[in-house]
Amino acid sequence: MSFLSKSVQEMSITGDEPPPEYIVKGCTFAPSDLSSSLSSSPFPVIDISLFSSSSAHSNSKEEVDSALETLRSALGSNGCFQAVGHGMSSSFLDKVRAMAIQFFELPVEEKQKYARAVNESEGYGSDVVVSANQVLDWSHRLSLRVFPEDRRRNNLWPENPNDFRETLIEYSLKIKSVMDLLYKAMARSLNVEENSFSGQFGDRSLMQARFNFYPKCSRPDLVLGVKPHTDRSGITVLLQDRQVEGLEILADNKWIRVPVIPDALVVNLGDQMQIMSNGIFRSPMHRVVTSTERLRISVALFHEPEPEREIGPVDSLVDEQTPRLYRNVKNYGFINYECYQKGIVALETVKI
Ligand SMILES: O=C(O)CCC(=O)C(=O)O
Ligand SMILES: [Fe+2]
Repeated sequence: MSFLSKSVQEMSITGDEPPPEYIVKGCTFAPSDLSSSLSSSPFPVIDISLFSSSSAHSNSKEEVDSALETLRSALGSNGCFQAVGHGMSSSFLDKVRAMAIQFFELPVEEKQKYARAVNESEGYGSDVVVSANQVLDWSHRLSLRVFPEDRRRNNLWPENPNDFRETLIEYSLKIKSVMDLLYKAMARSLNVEENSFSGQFGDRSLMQARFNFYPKCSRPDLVLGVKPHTDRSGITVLLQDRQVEGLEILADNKWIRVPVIPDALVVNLGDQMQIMSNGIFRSPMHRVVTSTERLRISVALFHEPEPEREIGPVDSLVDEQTPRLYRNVKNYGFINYECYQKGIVALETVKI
């Protein structure tokens, strides 16, 4: 690999042609066609307030059952839906987005104070370079562990913007309660014990925040903001840019754009919930495309079980007709990371 002398952000400003390291060459587990299909969005919008016990009296059983059925069918097909009724105001979501933009717009020297060390996943930086023939993502990221609290790397948390810390913690706590509600609803939608999924995460489950910044790109036909991947998480909640689309999900072997709904949260199922649901719920393959016109930001929160805990398919989802698909695993995050670097689909390696 040649020495990467310019950052993605710098190349974006000068309008450089992307260097060969960024040119997508195709991948073994997903179509490499860079154009997306225009099919109408197969990702439903679900009012998740219907799942909360405090609203149980005001909603009819039919409404709740129909929302549970939409949830089950969305997660059982493309593994993605857009959540409204989450209780966060439009202005609060904009504050989270603004915080991301303010950070990425800081001078390089300031952002470098939070630089990700080689071989580490937390901090500010570009794609992790692990091999010479790797295709690089057209993005910059800031990754931070938010929970457990005693695992925060405080020296990597930006001091500027000055409300960064309190806003990220407030946002993460709210998203954590959304996730807890969703794990219960997912269990109800499959008629299994309500804590079948949430009970597997443990008291010290991990919450990782990733702020993604995709500068404008002169050749969206040649590069990707993020290469095709599935998330290693249990679930991922993604706050998309208020205006600029870019996230695409592989559905029926076609790349489908996830539309921007400014106040909705995109919920993506991750590999570990595919394992726990014994393959009933699907962890979608997804990627991010770039744009010549507009930069894009997104904020992803990934929730995953305590690494030392063993997770596995919920017992009551296994029977003679539906045999167990996955073995029990610990530290799946690590397995997923290693496989991704080798171009292997991690879930395949934990199949029975
Ligand atoms: O930016 C996005 O829309 C998605 C990013 C993503 O897939 C990720 O960070 O895992
Ligand atoms: Fe992702």
